[in-house]
Amino acid sequence: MEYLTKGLKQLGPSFSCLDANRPWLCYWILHSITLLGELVDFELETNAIDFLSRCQDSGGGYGGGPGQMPHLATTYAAVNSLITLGGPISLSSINRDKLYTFLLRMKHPSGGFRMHDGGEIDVRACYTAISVASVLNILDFELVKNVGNYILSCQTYEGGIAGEPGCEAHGGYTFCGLATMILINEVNRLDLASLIDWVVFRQGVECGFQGRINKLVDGCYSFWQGGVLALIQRLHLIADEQLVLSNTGEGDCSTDGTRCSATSDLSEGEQCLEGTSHVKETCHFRQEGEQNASNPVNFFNIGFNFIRRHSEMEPLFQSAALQQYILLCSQVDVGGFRDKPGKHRDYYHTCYCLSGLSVCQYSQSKDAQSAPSRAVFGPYSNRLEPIHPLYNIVLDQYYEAHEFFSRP
Ligand SMILES: CC(C)=CCC/C(C)=C/CC/C(C)=C/COP(=O)(O)OP(=O)(O)O
Ligand SMILES: [Zn+2]
Repeated sequence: MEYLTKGLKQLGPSFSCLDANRPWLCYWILHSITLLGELVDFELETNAIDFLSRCQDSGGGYGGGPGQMPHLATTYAAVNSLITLGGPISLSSINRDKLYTFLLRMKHPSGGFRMHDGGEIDVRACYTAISVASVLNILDFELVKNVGNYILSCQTYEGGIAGEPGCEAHGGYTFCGLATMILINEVNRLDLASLIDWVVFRQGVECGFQGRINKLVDGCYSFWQGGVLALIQRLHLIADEQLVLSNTGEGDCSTDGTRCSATSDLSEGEQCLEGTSHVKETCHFRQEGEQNASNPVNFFNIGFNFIRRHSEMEPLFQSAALQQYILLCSQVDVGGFRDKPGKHRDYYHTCYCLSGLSVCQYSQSKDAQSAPSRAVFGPYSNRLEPIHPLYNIVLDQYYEAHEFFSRP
C-alpha cells in the first residue's frame, strides 16, 4: 500500500511528470489499491478525476496527458480508472457521446480498430474499444460489425491469438481476443479446443505463466493467461459443444473465419446474434426472446450476465502453484511485484500480478464473489477483492458502473 500511495503522490497534485502513460499509471495503481480492499484518500481521488478529465479530448477519448491525441489504450486505462474510483462525479466525467464518436472514427473497414488516428490496427485496439463501449453502455452493431472476423483471422495454428493476422500467438492478445469475442457474443466462432490446448501448456515448471512458446515465465501473465482460463471456466459448455459437433462431423471447424458451417450459411456467431442457432446451448449470453433486427442483442448485459453465471468447472491451471509464483517469486520484500526474481518492481507488474492472484483465489468458486480459505494460498489475509475478468475491474466497482450507466 505504501508503494502504491507513493506512486500516486509522485504523479503530483497536477500529475505533471512528462509521460504519455499517465492514465495507465493511474489505472495500475488505483486498481491495485482497490484489489487490496483499500481506499484512496480524498485529495488523491479528486486530483485523479481532475487529471483524467484534462486528458479527455474535445473530440472524445483520452490521451496520455492533457493536450495529447486520444488513444484507445489510454482511453481504456482512463475509463477503468474512473470506474475504479467510482461515485457520480467520477462516472459522469466521462463524455460517452463524444467517446462513441471517437470509437467510430477508430473503426476500420476490416472490422478492427486503429489505436489512434492513423495508428496501428490490432487485437488490443479491438479489445480496448469494445471493453469501454461495453462497460459504458454505448456498444452497438455499428461498432461490433466484422470485429469477430478480424479476431478470427488472428487465431493461429497454435490455438492462441496473435496481435495481428500472421503473427505469433501471445497471452496478452489471447486475453484481448477472447474477451472481445465474449463481449460481442461471438465466442463460439473461435476454435476453443485449440485455444484451451495452447493456454494450458503455458504454465511452466516454475509455476508461473509464459506469454508465448519458448519464452520465460513472467508474473504479468498470471493475469493475461490466468484471465483467459478464468473466462474459459465460464465457457466450457460452448467448448464441449464444439467438440461434439466436430466429433459427429456436424461442424466444419477451422481457424480461417469460416468455422462451424453446419447447416446454415450463417456462422454460429451470426446465428447466435440472429437468434437462429441450431445449437440450443451455444448462445449462453442470449437475452430473453429471439434476437433479430427488431430485437437486437443487448450488448450491455453480456458482461453482466457472464459474471452472474455459475462456473461449473474446476480451474484448468494449477492455482496454488501460480499463487506461489506470484507471492514467492514475483513479490518484492519492500512491497510491489515484478516480472521475475532479479528484475525491479513496477506498477504494471504490481497490477497484473495482483489481478492474477485474485483470479486464482476465486477460481474454485461457483460464483464470482466467494473465495474459500482452501483456495487462498497463505493466510486468509492474503485474500484480494474479486474482479470482473472481462474488464479487469474490481467487481463492486463494476456493479456500481453497470447500475449508473444503465440509466437512460
Ligand atoms: C489491454 C492491453 C493494452 C493489453 C496488452 C496485452 C499485452 C500484454 C500484449 C503483449 C504484447 C507483447 C507482444 C509483448 C511481448 O513482449 P516481450 O517479447 O518483451 O515478452 P515475452 O518474451 O514474454 O513474450
Ligand atoms: Zn511482464
